Amino acid sequence: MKITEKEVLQALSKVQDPDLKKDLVTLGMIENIKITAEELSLSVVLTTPACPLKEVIKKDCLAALEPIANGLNINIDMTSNVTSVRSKSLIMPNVKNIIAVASGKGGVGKSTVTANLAVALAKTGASVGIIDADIFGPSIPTMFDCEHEQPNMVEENGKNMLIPIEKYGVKLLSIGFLTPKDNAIIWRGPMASSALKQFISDVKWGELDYLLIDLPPGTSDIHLTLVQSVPVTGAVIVTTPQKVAIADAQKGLSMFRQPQINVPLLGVIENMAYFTPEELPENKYYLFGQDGGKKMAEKYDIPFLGEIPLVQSIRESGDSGYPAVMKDGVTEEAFSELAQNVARRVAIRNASKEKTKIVQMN
Ligand SMILES: Nc1ncnc2c1ncn2[C@@H]1O[C@H](COP(=O)(O)OP(=O)(O)OP(=O)(O)O)[C@@H](O)[C@H]1O
Repeated sequence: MKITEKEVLQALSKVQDPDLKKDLVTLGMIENIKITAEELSLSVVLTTPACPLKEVIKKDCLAALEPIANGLNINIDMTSNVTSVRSKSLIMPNVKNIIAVASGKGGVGKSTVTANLAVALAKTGASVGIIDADIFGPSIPTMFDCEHEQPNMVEENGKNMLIPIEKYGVKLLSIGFLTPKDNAIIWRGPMASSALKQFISDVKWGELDYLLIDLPPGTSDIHLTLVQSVPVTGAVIVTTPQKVAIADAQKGLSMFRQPQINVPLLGVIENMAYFTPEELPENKYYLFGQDGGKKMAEKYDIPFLGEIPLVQSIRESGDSGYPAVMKDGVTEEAFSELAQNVARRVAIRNASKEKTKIVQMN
């Protein structure tokens, strides 16, 4: 006897998304059910193309459908539609998730992590952008080998709009594009804040699943401008395991937790977790101490998103403008896993359905 769509949905209502802890039917993840004489086909729409549980969910669906399929071929198409809980807004209306990348101390590798995380997410098929708001050292143009480029402008509804530079599948705007090369500008708070506001409101970002904001180290006006200008989906904190870096990272973390700011913390990333020579990846040397970031995440009860080793080629790739994640090897694996964890945390955060908010300050 031919099976019905209702029976298919009934069977799939027993399959849970392990992260979101609800069944796929309740989550609205099942689409395009087609039943022919030979085949049962359907799509599972995941919350991110970077979903680390893709294979597990597919296997669970097959196991649930096989007993009712009456020998039909089962064809499951795993697709994705990145979730968002932004309210409809005139500011960056098609940007689904805004992720602040912050650190306490300078030089811990926040920009390196931002660049590689963005490329890793783009490699999964997500649409990704970066705003480099690090006024003290805007290094994104160097890391993407576009120091000499200038964003174009178009007029739209009588307003000049910037077009981001696109490199390695990532849309970019940097405060570095606004400063004359080899000519240091001392950014004053209000100047930097107004540049960031321009990047938020006067740019044709188009559709983006994830927009990463590379913030200056520490806490500053820029952080306040960001949370007051756009609803931030969540923040990630980059730190090295070293005691002094952790102490500063905790201050950064506390800022996002302040009741009047209240930006959800997606998690902690431990960069330079250990040194490893690329030819001997099993040798690990804990130059800056061990597990500092992991312990901090435990202490503050926030997710630990992953550790990135200190590898010579990460530094070289940053300097040559070709992010390390684009080459196979230990660093590619580490950054890809990190991207999956960040995307997963965004999906879990969005499933809580609490809307992102612009922060109002008195
Ligand atoms: N995992 C790593 N392995 C090797 N080198 C790294 C790693 N992470 C960062 N670096 C190098 O460390 C230096 C500082 O990194 P980066 O500029 O990303 O830090 P930052 O925290 O963004 O600094 P800033 O304080 O200027 O914002 C760079 O030369 C970079 O190439």
